[in-house]
Amino acid sequence: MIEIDNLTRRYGDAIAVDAVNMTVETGTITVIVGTSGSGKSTLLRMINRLEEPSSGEVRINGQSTTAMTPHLLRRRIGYAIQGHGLFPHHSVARNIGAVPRLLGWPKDRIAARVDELLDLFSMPPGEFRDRYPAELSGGQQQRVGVARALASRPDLLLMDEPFGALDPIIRARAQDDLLRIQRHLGSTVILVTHDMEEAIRLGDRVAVLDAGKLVQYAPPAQIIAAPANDFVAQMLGEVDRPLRLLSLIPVSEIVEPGEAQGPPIEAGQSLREALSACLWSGRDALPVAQGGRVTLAAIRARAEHPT
Ligand SMILES: Nc1ncnc2c1ncn2[C@@H]1O[C@H](COP(=O)(O)OP(=O)(O)OP(=O)(O)O)[C@@H](O)[C@H]1O
Repeated sequence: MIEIDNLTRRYGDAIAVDAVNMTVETGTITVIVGTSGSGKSTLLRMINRLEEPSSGEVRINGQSTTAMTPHLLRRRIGYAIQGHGLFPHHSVARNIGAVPRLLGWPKDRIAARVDELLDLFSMPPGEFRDRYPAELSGGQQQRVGVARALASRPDLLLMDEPFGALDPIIRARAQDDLLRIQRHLGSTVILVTHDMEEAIRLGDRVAVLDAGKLVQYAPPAQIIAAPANDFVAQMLGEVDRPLRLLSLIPVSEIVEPGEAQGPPIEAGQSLREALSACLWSGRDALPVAQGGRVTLAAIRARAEHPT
C-alpha cells in the first residue's frame, strides 16, 4: 500500500502540489489526471524522490520514503516516461536489463528476464533483443521503455504520460498491453495522463488534480456518475458522459431472458459496444452468446443521468 500524506511541493511562492492525501492499494492501477501544470508530474516524482517534498510524506507498506536512500528507493520503483528515455547506444536487451544489472543479478537471470518481458510485450526475443532503439518503431520503443521499468519486478511502477507520443491505434494497443501485463504480474501502477479517456480506461481509481489540489479520488464509474465539481465535469466532457459510463458496464449486468435476431454479443463486452452493434445493425435487441438478450431500452436506461 502506498500512502501519500499531506504531500506538498512549493517552488518559491507557487504551490505545485498542495497537501495531497491519497492511498493506493497494492496491485491496482491509479491514474492521476489533470490539465497541464496541475502538478501531476511533480506529485509522481515525489513518490520516487526525483523531487523532494516541501512537506508531507510518502509511505510504502508503512515505511516512510524519507528514511530511504533516494537511489536505492528508485531501484525498487519502476519509472517509465513519455518518449521512453532509452539509452540509444545500448541494445534492447541491455536497456531492459539496466536495473537488474545495477542490482547485481547474474547474467543468465537477466537474459531470461529480458526474454520473458519481450515475449510478454509480443516482441519475439530472437528478433528484437540485439536491436538498437533507432531500429525500432515508436510503439516498440515505448514497449521497451515499459519493459525496462518492469525488469526488476518493482513493487511499484510510476508512468508519466507513457503513451502520450503514440498514435491512437498504437496507443490503444499499448493500453491493452499494460492492463494485461499488470493483471499478469499483479503490479501496483501509478500513471499520469492529461487524457480523461485514458484515465477511465486504465484506472481502478482516478485522481483528478486541479492547480495542485486533489479534487476527486474515486473509481471511474463514480467520477462519471458524480463529478465532484465543474472542473471534473469539464474534464469528462458532458457530451460523452453517457458513453463513458456505458463503456464501464458489461452486457452481463442487464442481460434478460428472451430471444433476439442477429449475431450474438459476448456477456463480457461493454454496453457501449452493445449500443454500437444495435445502432449499426438497426436492431433494438441483441442475442447474448451465453444466453438471453440485451435490449436497446435497457441500455438507454443505464445511460441516463443517475438520480
Ligand atoms: N523546477 C521547477 N521550478 C519552478 N516551478 C516548477 C518546477 N517544476 C514544476 N514547476 C511548476 O509546478 C507546476 C506543476 O508542474 P507539473 O510539471 O507537475 O505539472 P503537470 O500537471 O505534470 O503538467 P504537464 O501536463 O504540462 O506536464 C507548474 O506550474 C510548473 O510550472
